[in-house]
Formats: sequence, structure tokens, C-alpha cells
Amino acid sequence: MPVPVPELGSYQYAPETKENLDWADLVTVDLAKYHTPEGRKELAQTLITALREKGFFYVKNFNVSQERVDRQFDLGKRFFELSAEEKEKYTPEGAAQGVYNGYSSAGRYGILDSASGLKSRTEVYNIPKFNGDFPHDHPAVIADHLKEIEEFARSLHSEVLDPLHVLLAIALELPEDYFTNLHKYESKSEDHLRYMKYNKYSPEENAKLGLWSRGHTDLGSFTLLFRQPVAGLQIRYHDTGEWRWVKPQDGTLTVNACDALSFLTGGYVKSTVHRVTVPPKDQQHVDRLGLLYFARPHNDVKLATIQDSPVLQHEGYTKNDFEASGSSVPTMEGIMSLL
Ligand SMILES: O=C(O)CCC(=O)C(=O)O
Ligand SMILES: [Fe+2]
Repeated sequence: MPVPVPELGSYQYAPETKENLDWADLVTVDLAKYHTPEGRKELAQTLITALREKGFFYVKNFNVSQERVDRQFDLGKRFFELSAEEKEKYTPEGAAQGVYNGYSSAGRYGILDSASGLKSRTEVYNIPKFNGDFPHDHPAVIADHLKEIEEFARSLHSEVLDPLHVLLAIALELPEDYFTNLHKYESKSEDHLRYMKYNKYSPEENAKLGLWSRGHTDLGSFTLLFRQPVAGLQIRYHDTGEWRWVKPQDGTLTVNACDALSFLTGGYVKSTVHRVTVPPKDQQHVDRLGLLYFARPHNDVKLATIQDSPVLQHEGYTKNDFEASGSSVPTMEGIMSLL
């Protein structure tokens, strides 16, 4: 008898940790308030304060149902359950030179602990924009649901990124479509939807490791992280330098501003250093599956400080690091080849 395939969306999230960790104190941008001019004004202030102080914040009421999110987690889970051999077929050519759409096996992230030789066990599957610039092969588990994945990625653009870009423009006293014009879905940019699996280690291995990923900033505009019940993500506070854990919140996205927004605003918007550390003891027995979206400006956007924002002018944020050091200012495409 054929075994029925479980319904997509039956993904079981791990229970949250019971440990009392040093959680980051982050504000929530409630997009339910986005639909009136007063609400937008208030949210613009909430957002810009969050971007200046912590660089990370939560977003709620973003009009993408939990059911659709659960189905994406399930697709990610099913992808990583494929055999190593099958997954390796989707490793892109040029992976070693930084080409990242498609599959990256755990080995590519290298040795995490030189004393023990323990390697990263983080697998990634990146799916680029569906605007025609990035034709791609996918295994059947993904290909069979490609339309749904496309709709999901497009709604993250229209329901989350567009509103955040409008709010940022309001806060900087720019025309409301200033940033949405740099982030059109149909234009070429290196946005990607990511399924990400941190395969677990034994408690003994974790004790040797300490960290699962090194501190870094993200390259693009905003990164959207769907609720992650397995604690591990930590951000570094700008003012004190201390590391704080990011707490999973029901029905929210965790969002961080990234390097491109920081360059465009002459450092007014902060791109915050973050990392993934070993989870607390009560969560070390589970794999940590992530669902993320990385938004980036169009490839041809020059990363020069915006000169027409009265706020940036008034506050004195008129030069980013490239401009201050007299180096030539790269485009978004150009900066990728500098990495
Ligand atoms: O897995 C996470 O919580 C964060 C991942 C991350 O920082 C990244 O992929 O850039
Ligand atoms: Fe990151």
C-alpha cells in the first residue's frame, strides 16, 4: 500500500528553551499601523530609532499567514532530507568563488574549531529572484512547489520590504518611493530566499566549539529571519559591545539592516554584527532549521551616501567609508567582487 505523504505544513517546531538567557531588548514594528498616515509617521520613528540603536527589530502583522510560513519550513526540511549525492547536484559552478545560489554543503563553511578539526555542519539552499534573470534547476521537492515559493518570495517583497522601505524614506524625509525604487522585484538584484540547516553536534562537540558561525554583518538591505525556536542567534550591541541572544517571538519576523543601507545612509543606519552560538543545553539535541530572505538593492545601484535627505544633511551623515577614504564607490554588483 502506498504510504500517504504528510501534508505540507505539518512541520513541527522545536520547543523554546527554558533557560533564562540574556535576551536582546528589541522593538517591534507593527505593520497593522501602516495603513494610516499617522500610523506610518509613528512607525517611521520606531523604525529609524531601532535602526540607529540596535540594527535588529521585530516585525509583526505582515500579512503573510503562518500557514504559508509553515509550508516553507516544511519545504526546507524536505530538501535537506534528500541524499547528499542528490543535493550536491545543485551545488553551483563557481561555488568556491562565492557563487551562492543553489546548494552549499556543510563542508564549504570550513573548520570551526582548529584544535579538534570540527567542521561546520551548516547546509544552505539559496533560491534567487523569480524575475527571469536567474534561471535555475531544482530537485523535484522544490520544483513541484516552485509557484508557491515564488508567490511567497514576492509577498515578502510587497508585504514586508516595500513597507519597510517606505517607512525608512519617511524617516529620512525622502520621497516615499525612494528606496522601493532601488528594490523593484522585476529589476536585477541578488535577493535570495534561503533554507538553512545547522545540523546538530553532540554536547561534547559543542563544548569544544563555542560558536556555530563567526560574527559578521550581512551585505544587502534588510535580512528577514522567520521565527527560530532554537536559540543561537546573538547580536552585538553597538554601545556596550556585549552579545545578546535574540528571542523567538510568535508571529514575528526578526529583521536586521545590512551593509548596503548603512553605506547609502553614510552610516546613519547601523548594520549590526551578529553570529550563531551553541544553543542552550535543552536544545542541543535538535537540528536548527532556518528560513530567511536576503534583500539587496539592484545590482547597478551605486553605494554612495544619499545627499538629498534633510535628516542625513542635518545630522552630518554625508560620507560613508568609501567616500571618507577617497576610494572609488562601488555598485552593489561591484562590492560582491570585492569580497
Ligand atoms: O541562523 C541565523 O539565525 C542567522 C543566520 C545569518 O546570520 C546569516 O545567514 O547571515
Ligand atoms: Fe547574517
